[in-house]
Amino acid sequence: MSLLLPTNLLQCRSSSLLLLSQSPSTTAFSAIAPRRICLRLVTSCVAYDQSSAVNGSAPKAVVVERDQIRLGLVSKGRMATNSLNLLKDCQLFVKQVNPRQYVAQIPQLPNTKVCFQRPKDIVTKLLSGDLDLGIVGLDKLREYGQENEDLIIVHEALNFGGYHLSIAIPNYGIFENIKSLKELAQMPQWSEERPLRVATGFTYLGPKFMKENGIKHVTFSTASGALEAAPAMGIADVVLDLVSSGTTLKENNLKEIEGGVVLQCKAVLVASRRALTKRKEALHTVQEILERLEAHLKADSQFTVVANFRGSSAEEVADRVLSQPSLSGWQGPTISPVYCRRGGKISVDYYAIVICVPKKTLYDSVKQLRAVGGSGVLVSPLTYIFDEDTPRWGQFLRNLGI
Ligand SMILES: Nc1ncnc2c1ncn2[C@@H]1O[C@H](COP(=O)(O)OP(=O)(O)OP(=O)(O)O)[C@@H](O)[C@H]1O
Ligand SMILES: O=P(O)(O)OC[C@H]1O[C@H](OP(=O)(O)OP(=O)(O)O)[C@H](O)[C@@H]1O
Ligand SMILES: [Mg+2]
Repeated sequence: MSLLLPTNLLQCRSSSLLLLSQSPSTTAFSAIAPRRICLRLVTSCVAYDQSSAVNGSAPKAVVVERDQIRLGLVSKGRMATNSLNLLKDCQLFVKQVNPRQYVAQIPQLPNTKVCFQRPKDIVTKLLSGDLDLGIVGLDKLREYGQENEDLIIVHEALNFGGYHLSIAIPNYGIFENIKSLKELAQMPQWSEERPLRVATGFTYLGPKFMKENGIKHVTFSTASGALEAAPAMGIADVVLDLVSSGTTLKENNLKEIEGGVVLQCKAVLVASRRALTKRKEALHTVQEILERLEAHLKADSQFTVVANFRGSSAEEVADRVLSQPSLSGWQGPTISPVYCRRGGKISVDYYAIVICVPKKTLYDSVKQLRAVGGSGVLVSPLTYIFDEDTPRWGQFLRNLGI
């Protein structure tokens, strides 16, 4: 016997009942629907945009006449918080007084309006021309944007959202010794009559991946959350969902398998190609956002290091510093004389060097500084690095065909 509870209400476990936590809508649905529901999904379904949802036609990007550029941000959850924090770190402050306020301004970008939307709707609204720019997970972009060429990635590695879309199988029963996608596909259990049943919210990427991997006997069922319960409920054999820390899989006795990763994901900044080629202001806005992002993200992975060196000249100190592999810095070192008065005379006994070092190699750098005579090492955070140009901008213009 199974009792379904909303995930947010699950507080206890019973030894005689198998408690399965589901989202409220799924719970209600399961109570009235037949026990096992399987959808056979086709790989050729069109993008979910507003027009195609209504009349089944292919998605169209329409450039609507309006003055402001629209940036879509996720309205709730970790993606929402992370996007706002990232913009704040780039000195772009979204003026949202209440999380229920769905339209907001960024005073630093007066021609830009922020529209808070669900991740899926950011993608579909970029396609329909209702948004010009957006920050979403790569998973949602690929799932709902599919191969649509109107969507163009401006920055593919924002500093949050490291997770992946992956197949997970039970670590018990007939799957106990299965370790790879190949072994899963070759299991004798799957046939036309009894296909492998996959629970997933990714009804485009899932079937596409299975087809690309030659897995023929497969069907897909979907739910709005807590998919990892499906194998224990007998609704599906395996799941295809996002994995971050792996806790959800572990707690539901599921495991990942070799060759089962569909997509490595990060948060991305995405734009509508059509909006950018038709609206000059949109292109300027993208350039400004990208420059701010690059300056922040580049600086975020480095420290500024200052150290004193006794030496006979700036060149002699530079020679010692540059002999060490971790001390070449991003550019530099910058070396300045440290003046002092000795017996009424101004002299230079020390030189101060300034370098930028990757956070990851900080301790190696400190050891190398000491090895060549560095002392009084000061380490401080770096806030922005505005380079001569932004390589991503050049790449982006080339992708746009400009
Ligand atoms: N560490 C992470 N693990 C999983 N998803 C992440 C992570 N970081 C960012 N995400 C993003 O968050 C999205 C999930 O957000 P959320 O659960 O709010 O969306 P949803 O449930 O699909 O949307 P809706 O609220 O419309 O049902 C993922 O699709 C992914 O893009
Ligand atoms: O590997 P983990 O760190 O455990 O994270 C992965 C889980 O996070 C997401 O679910 P979410 O929290 O968005 O809940 P939902 O699936 O019910 O929407 C995702 O769908 C996985 O279930
Ligand atoms: Mg979710």
